[in-house]
Amino acid sequence: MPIRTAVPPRVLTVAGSDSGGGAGIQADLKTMLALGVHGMSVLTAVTAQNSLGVQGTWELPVDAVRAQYRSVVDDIGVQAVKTGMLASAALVETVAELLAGTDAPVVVDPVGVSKHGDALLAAEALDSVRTKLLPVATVATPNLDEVAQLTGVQVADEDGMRRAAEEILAFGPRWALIKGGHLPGEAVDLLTDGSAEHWLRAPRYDNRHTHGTGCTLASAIASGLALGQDVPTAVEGAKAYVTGAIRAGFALGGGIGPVDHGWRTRAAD
Ligand SMILES: Nc1ncnc2c1ncn2[C@@H]1O[C@H](COP(=O)(O)OP(=O)(O)O)[C@@H](O)[C@H]1O
Ligand SMILES: Cc1ncc(COP(=O)(O)OP(=O)(O)O)c(N)n1
Repeated sequence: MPIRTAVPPRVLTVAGSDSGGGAGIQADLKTMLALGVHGMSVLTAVTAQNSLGVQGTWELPVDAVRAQYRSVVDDIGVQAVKTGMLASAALVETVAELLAGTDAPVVVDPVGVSKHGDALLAAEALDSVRTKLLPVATVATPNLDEVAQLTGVQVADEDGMRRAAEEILAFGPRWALIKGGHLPGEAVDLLTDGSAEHWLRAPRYDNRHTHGTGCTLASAIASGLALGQDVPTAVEGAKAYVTGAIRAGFALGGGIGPVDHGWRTRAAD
């Protein structure tokens, strides 16, 4: 076999570790592998986490985050970046400052709280997310709880998602993807840049094992962007990928199991 010379696009996740492997850095890197890009990581925090919740959180020092970022970007280079759990105002501001200097598209998942209700971002960091991080985002991907935290808008229907998108766009990202995963009925998301509106619809799978949906979707969008897709195309591909992963999510431990990042390569049962 000849030695390979072409290299895959490189995608960087700046996020926290989920020891259970369903969300965070672990979900991001699995998604990137599944979608054909080279995944790299800047770790912001370590969580002791499993299917039952988060048992502990430890933030990394800002210097450690800065050093990881410089190591990756200055030598290897990135075609897209995704951010996830940033834990504190100091980390949010450090990451925003680093990303202000990149030409690569940036997908910001403004992670606030885990599915079990564990805080993954300090309350006093919300303002830094609004004023420092969202302005450097190409795409921001809040779920409805994050919309409420960031804007005060309580979304109950598709009109509410429109209002939420306007409020999120006012903070400065080029695109807002409002995830309607927490509403009943079809799994509907709204992508908009303030002029074009793209509604993404998928069947809702009545599967309890949905740990990691948001991380997976945001990483899949970043992977599509790194592969050269435009934002609507990358989001459409990411929605198809996360929908399949949710459908195939499996039981692990005694609580909420992970989505299946390998669903496209695993033989059907
Ligand atoms: N049960 C489900 N079936 C199908 N799609 C879902 C389901 N739950 C969430 N989704 C989709 O998963 C993606 C992530 O959304 P969501 O779960 O709201 O994010 P988060 O993990 O940040 O809370 C969205 O595209 C949403 O529509
Ligand atoms: C370390 C870490 N980062 C992010 C999350 C939240 O992930 P998400 O994809 O939103 O999944 P759920 O927590 O909602 O299942 C996390 N739990 N841990």
